[in-house]
Amino acid sequence: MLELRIAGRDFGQPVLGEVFTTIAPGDRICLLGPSGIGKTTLLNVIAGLDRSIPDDAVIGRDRLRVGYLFQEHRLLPWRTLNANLRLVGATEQEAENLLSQVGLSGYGHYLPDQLSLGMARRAALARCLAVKPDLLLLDEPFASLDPVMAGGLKKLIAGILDAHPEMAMICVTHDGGDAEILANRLWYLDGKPARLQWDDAVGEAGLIDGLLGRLRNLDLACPP
Ligand SMILES: Nc1ncnc2c1ncn2[C@@H]1O[C@H](COP(=O)(O)OP(=O)(O)OP(=O)(O)O)[C@@H](O)[C@H]1O
Repeated sequence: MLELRIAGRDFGQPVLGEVFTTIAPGDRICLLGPSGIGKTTLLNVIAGLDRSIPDDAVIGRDRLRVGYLFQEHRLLPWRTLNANLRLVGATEQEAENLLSQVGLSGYGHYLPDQLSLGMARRAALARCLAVKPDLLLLDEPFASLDPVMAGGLKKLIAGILDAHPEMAMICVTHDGGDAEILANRLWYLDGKPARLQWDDAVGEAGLIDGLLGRLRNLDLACPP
């Protein structure tokens, strides 16, 4: 579905090193790594937002629809939620259905700034889904949410993935425990410049514990 042949990315100093891997339909990847290592940079490259990276570094993207949930909601603040969704191609009915799917039934006429952080993030998720993505990119979707909100959003995303088995996902997180709920594959980005130190499948019970144990040993932000 997607082949990454990224030679690197620097911002005056090297940030990303070589990243060579593939992503298949149904891959659910949690991307972990220390703060500031280059996780968002990698997502931006994969999404095609980094124009300094040649197009042939991400082979297959031109055939894919990509939904990107940024750390900020990036909804147009002067448009209602319905209008934000219609802007990316949803019909009136689809916009209503999507809002209902993310628990925002009846909020279509609200402006983004009238929503709480958690609601705005769910509205942004609805906009991602409106493009019927083959690949969903989530950049720290649970950051700054209280545990109840974060748990609800995790359940919601897990349900969306279940309903779309062909959809691939890459979710940046600092919480290795998220992988237990959402992922079948773990990427661990580290080094200067940063490379994928691990690119492991998370298929069997027990393997995830082993990986999380290794992460804990590396003193990362993982649950105790
Ligand atoms: N547009 C830019 N200009 C200059 N430096 C940048 C730019 N974007 C990112 N960087 C630098 O690249 C490095 C990686 O940033 P990035 O946001 O990708 O890290 P991250 O792993 O996502 O961090 P966090 O976990 O804290 O969100 C950082 O040192 C950052 O300062």
